Amino acid sequence: MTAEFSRMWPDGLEGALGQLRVANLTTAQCIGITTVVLLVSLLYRYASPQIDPREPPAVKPGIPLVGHIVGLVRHGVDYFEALRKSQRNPVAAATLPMLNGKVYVLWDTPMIHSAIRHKNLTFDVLGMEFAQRVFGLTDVAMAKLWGPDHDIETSAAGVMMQRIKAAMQGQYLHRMNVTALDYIADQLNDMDSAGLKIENLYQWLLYFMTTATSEGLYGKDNPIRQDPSLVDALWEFEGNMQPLFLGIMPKLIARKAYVNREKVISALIPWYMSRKDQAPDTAEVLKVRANTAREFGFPEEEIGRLEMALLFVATTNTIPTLYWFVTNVWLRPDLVEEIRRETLPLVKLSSREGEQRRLATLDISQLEGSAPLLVSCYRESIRLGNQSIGTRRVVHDTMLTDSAGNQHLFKAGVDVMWSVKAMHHSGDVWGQDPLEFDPKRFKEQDKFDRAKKQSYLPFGGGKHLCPGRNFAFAENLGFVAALVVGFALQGLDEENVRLGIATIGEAVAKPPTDARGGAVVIKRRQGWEDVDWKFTC
Ligand code: HEM
Repeated sequence: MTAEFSRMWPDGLEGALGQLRVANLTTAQCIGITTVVLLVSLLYRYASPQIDPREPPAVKPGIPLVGHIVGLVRHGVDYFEALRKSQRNPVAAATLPMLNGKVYVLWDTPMIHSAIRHKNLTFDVLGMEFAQRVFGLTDVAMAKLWGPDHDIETSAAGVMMQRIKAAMQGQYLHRMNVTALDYIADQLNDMDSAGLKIENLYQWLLYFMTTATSEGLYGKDNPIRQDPSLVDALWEFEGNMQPLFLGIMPKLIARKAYVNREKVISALIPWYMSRKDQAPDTAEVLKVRANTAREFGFPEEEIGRLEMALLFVATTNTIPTLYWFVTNVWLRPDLVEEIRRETLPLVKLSSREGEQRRLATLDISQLEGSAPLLVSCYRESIRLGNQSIGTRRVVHDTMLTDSAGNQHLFKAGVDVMWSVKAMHHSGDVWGQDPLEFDPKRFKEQDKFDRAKKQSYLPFGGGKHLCPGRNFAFAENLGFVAALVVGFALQGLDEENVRLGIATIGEAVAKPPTDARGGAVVIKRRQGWEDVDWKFTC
């Protein structure tokens, strides 16, 4: 008899049957119920994972075996924080039993930083699993990604990830920025005196910035620009992909995501097969990934499928972030004025020989140093909107130390998670109104203490620190700076803007469908009607 059973029925089987008989049940019913209870308690005991006393303490779920899974499904990215608050004494980390496995959750900020940087904790393996399930890579393709040694460091996937870092810096980053910003400038320059009537701000930003971002990746022969219905397909896939994480029967359980994914992939496959990635204006990161795949014998016809991942990571967070940035700024007319005063000196106006229109040149590389309020609004929008769950897989048993000096054992093969939302929204760190948008929060460096620095993790860290963050910065800041100086955005109402809750797997929250900015008009500002925009880096 199990300990759980003894606790529930201290007088043993006889006592249990006796109590059930009091409830006027037949002997057969009593035996049936008792058998079920016994089976559940046996399952609970033997299916529960073994936990070493050096591992973080176990937090058992209310519903045996599946309680934490139910909690994650119900509360999404808020579950870990709810669990932390439910603990009588604060703990640095916990082990969450799930079915016959377990997951570690970290709450101690310094220990989260150790986890992010530790060489034994990696994202690569999780990334591979994600790619196979979400983008539908075949077993042959996966075998090529893993390589014969099945060692992540020497695998095609590992080498690819090491190589892309350099491919998104310096001259390569510059080329991506220029190509994407050229597209943004062309669209702004096309605007006539009547302006642009937009029915739904979020939807418009999706189209506009997905095309700009894909232009930065694919260059002028951009498959997304050639078929704008692919933008819809990409975001329909993105918004419905969660069931694909299960990796079973994708056509059946994730029909919408599946159909739209295949639509995007069927445009990318011929693009890569005809080697359009080798054109001089495609992003270096795109070339490096495709060339590494070929070097490791990855099937040519699956490169387009693998590379949907790049399009996905480049857009999924950048564009919702831009929405929060735009709405946070334009809901505050005084702030728009203040940013305009700050940014105006960075725009050089010049006349062109033989041209009636003047040229407004904005050097993006100056924004970081010379537009601190604009940059602060961007970071503050990211702080509020970014609600990711950080994740690593432990590859070798590892000890990590929490801020109180206690050591915890993290066992190989188990996933470690932490809530970035909890850190970004913590009142202990950010003060009394952590959920308020404070435009100057990131400008006032003297108030920016160590706790705030440590608790701001929108781009992850360690060897997986987001390599696309500088590209996203250039696109988002360049667009907003030009909009502030040369254009007016009219009709934005706070009734139409509300922060959503990210689902598991999303880093940046999307606005709920009834709060996507509504209808707005973008017009050239008085005195700026005869201007063409140009971005330099
Ligand atoms: C505001 C926009 C963005 C946000 C908030 C964001 C956020 C993140 C986060 C949280 C991670 C995981 C880091 C970790 O676990 O330590 C990540 C990884 C990554 N991001 Fe971004 N990202 C953004 C834009 C981009 C763009 C524009 C690109 C590409 C053009 C990109 C490419 C990647 C890649 C390739 C990785 C995987 C890195 C690795 O595992 O080594 N991201 N990003």
